[in-house]
Amino acid sequence: MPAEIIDGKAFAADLRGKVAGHVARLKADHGITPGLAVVLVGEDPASQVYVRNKGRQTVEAGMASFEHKLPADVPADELYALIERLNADPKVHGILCQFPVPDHLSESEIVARIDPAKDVDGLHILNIGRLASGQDAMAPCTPLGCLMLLRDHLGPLSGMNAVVIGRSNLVGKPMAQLLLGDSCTVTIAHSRTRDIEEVVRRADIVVAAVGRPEMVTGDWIKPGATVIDVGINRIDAPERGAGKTRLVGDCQFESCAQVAGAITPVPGGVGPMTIACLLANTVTACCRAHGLLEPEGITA
Ligand SMILES: Nc1nc(=O)c2c([nH]1)NC[C@@H]1CN(c3ccc(C(=O)N[C@@H](CCC(=O)O)C(=O)O)cc3)C=[N+]21
Repeated sequence: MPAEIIDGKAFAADLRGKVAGHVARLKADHGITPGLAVVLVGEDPASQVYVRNKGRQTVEAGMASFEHKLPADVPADELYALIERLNADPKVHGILCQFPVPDHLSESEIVARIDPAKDVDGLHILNIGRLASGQDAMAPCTPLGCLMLLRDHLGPLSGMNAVVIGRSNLVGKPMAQLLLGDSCTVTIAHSRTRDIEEVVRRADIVVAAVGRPEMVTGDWIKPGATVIDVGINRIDAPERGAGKTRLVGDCQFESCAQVAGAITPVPGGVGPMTIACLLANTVTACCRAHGLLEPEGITA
């Protein structure tokens, strides 16, 4: 039996609709418009596309979008001064600095300067610590999106064996914390894990976030397992014509879908959830900033 396809694109559209509903209520009842500031340093074409999509979806949800584009050689001090201004700006409830940044800048130094209350990426040390200790945190958008898809598909996750492949600060580690928070038995596998196929074969839930195209094949998957593919890898596709490329995940879709109970596609799986969760986190940050009750159904 081939796997059910988990439609992240549709789920994300639904989530954005809920976010828009909360935004409309914040405006009508309190005269507040949630605002998201996105900072882009340099002109990486992929980043430009993401930032444009974020801006468009922010506006479509009824929120204010503030885009700040800085030249690739901007001095660190100028970037930090901008972050200071955004931290102090009451119209800005969420701040995101698009990564990667040019080599002369440090991602951890940048994140450290963002007000943790406005850190909608959930990357500030304070939010990482809150997440790890089970307190109200801003959870990073991609793992949060994966958790929502898993809960929607499986119901309560308590007691399930979850294997996260990849140990990045952006996805692997916070994903493991969120799954632990839902009472899964969590294993983090990575490039040094021995017998990784055997480890993954024990999983009821597989989250692949390594950034290696089609690394996970169907023979790694326990029959009926739920597979969440976080990878977005652009590879050459000569079969589509000279110089053409296509997107693939960290899982080999065809073979995994033969064995899994359910699987997310790439594109159209986790990617759209990331942006929808960014909007959701911005509404959450806005409610917290104004001492309002946090909206139900859009947070972890
Ligand atoms: N500070 C920071 N926070 C981020 O969250 C962040 C970042 N930097 N840098 C880059 C990565 C990447 N990222 C994606 C968001 C949406 C899709 C997405 O919507 N993808 C679609 C379309 C993919 C396509 O066609 O290119 C899909 O998978 O269906 C992908 C990737 C957020 N990132």
